[in-house]
Amino acid sequence: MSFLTVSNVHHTYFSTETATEALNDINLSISKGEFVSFIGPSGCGKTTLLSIIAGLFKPTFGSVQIENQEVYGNTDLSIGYMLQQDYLFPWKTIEENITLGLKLLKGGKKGHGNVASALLSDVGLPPVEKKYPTELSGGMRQRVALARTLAVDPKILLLDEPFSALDYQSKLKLEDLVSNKLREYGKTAILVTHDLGEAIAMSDRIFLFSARPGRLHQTFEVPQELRVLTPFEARAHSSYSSLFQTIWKELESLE
Ligand SMILES: Nc1ncnc2c1ncn2[C@@H]1O[C@H](COP(=O)(O)OP(=O)(O)OP(=O)(O)O)[C@@H](O)[C@H]1O
Repeated sequence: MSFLTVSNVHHTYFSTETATEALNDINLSISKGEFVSFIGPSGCGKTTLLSIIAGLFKPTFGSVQIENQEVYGNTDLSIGYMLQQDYLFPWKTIEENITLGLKLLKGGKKGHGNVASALLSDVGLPPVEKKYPTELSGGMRQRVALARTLAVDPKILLLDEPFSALDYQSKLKLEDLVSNKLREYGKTAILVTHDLGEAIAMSDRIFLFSARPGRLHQTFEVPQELRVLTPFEARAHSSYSSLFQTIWKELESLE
């Protein structure tokens, strides 16, 4: 059964002088617990589609539903978003940053501090809850951003290039952590990335979009033998290189 359904989505950005058609008739569905990636040439509308799925704005035409509920204008759906930048509030402690969403949702009850400590250890961080974001490295801050996202128990996680600003080693570690946590929590996730290797290593399925206006060009299933591995292990598997070559050829033909 479909958990998330994107139906006939078109989107055009209008300004006083121009109309930019970003998306053309996108139809796709994602099952509960699935991890999928959106890839495609630069400017093909990946972030636009992710923003529409997040309910940040209404598409020019079409709809997005999660568990049969329209996403746009729905305040009951909790959707987690992780971006390239962590957007932690620099004037708040790590604990306050992690529990902010929780307080907004559930009120200022006591005990949120315990949630923050548990989540910090869950994402592999030492007890840094009383520190401020500027005292942490980029990799640690992205772990805090993950903890903050998981704290509100979102129905779906939308990941817009969350590893692209990190050094290579931190990126590989974070990929493993995010993949592991999302499996453990049984979360559905969509990753937008320019890194084809990352998409293959982390996903169950990959949606390849054509150049602007983005259309769904092809969908690739990641073979089961890769899905049972961590992203780091998957990169060393022979099926990884053959899928990489197949998708790369398609991607090149679209540029
Ligand atoms: N607010 C906006 N107003 C006008 N045009 C926009 C706006 N946001 C995006 N666009 C245009 O819509 C198209 C799709 O943009 P989008 O950022 O969704 O693509 P993308 O695939 O995520 O790009 P990239 O891979 O470079 O990050 C691009 O041509 C972009 O310039």
